[in-house]
Amino acid sequence: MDRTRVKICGITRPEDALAAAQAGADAIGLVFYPASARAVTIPQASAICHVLPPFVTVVGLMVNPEAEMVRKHLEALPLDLLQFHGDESAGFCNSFGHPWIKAVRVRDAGVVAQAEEAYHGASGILADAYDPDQYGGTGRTFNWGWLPERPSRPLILAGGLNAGNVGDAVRRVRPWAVDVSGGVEDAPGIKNAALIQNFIREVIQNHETD
Ligand SMILES: O=C(O)c1ccccc1NCC(=O)[C@H](O)[C@H](O)COP(=O)(O)O
Repeated sequence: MDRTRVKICGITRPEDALAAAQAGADAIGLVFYPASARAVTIPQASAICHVLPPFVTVVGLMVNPEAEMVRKHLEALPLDLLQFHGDESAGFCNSFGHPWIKAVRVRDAGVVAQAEEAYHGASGILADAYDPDQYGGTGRTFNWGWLPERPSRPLILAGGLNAGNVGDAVRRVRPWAVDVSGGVEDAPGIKNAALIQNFIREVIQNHETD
């Protein structure tokens, strides 16, 4: 059966990873961007991965990293997927021989289509809100009308989603997956299990009523 996948991003604590898995999340995101309030170290990430049950995808998120940093994290951690959330080139993203997705900040109608062209090796394109001062985790939505009606590869919708608007997002955009961080938190990096459950319930209900 077709369904909308869910990624809970910015996990910083093992108990939140477990809560996400128990609520039915398909993926968790670990932020390896030191400037983020949700950044985790390799030992913290390792502790999170250790408690995670099987069949939950672990996504390692980086922003304009040095190649050495990417290699170090791939060696140390069981990362299923890399998420490049900065201004990385396609050549750089492809150079690790590891599956990856590319995040883009959507400021007009052409951005996702251009990224689909430019980032050929990407497993998917994550569409996030544009903010000139922040690469992600803005807590803000953007104009979903700027997204292509028929994306050429899996589209992951992010940016300001929460239990109150994700149902609408699923019905209108019909993305491959939705990604949330601030909308399921009590404070940056501190997830709330009830909010995660509400979010995932809304995704399921709204997909099923299609
Ligand atoms: O979450 C962060 O702090 C962050 C910082 C820099 C780059 C990306 C970051 N998060 C990326 C994500 O995948 C978030 O889930 C996505 O930006 C949506 O965040 P939110 O609007 O808070 O749901």
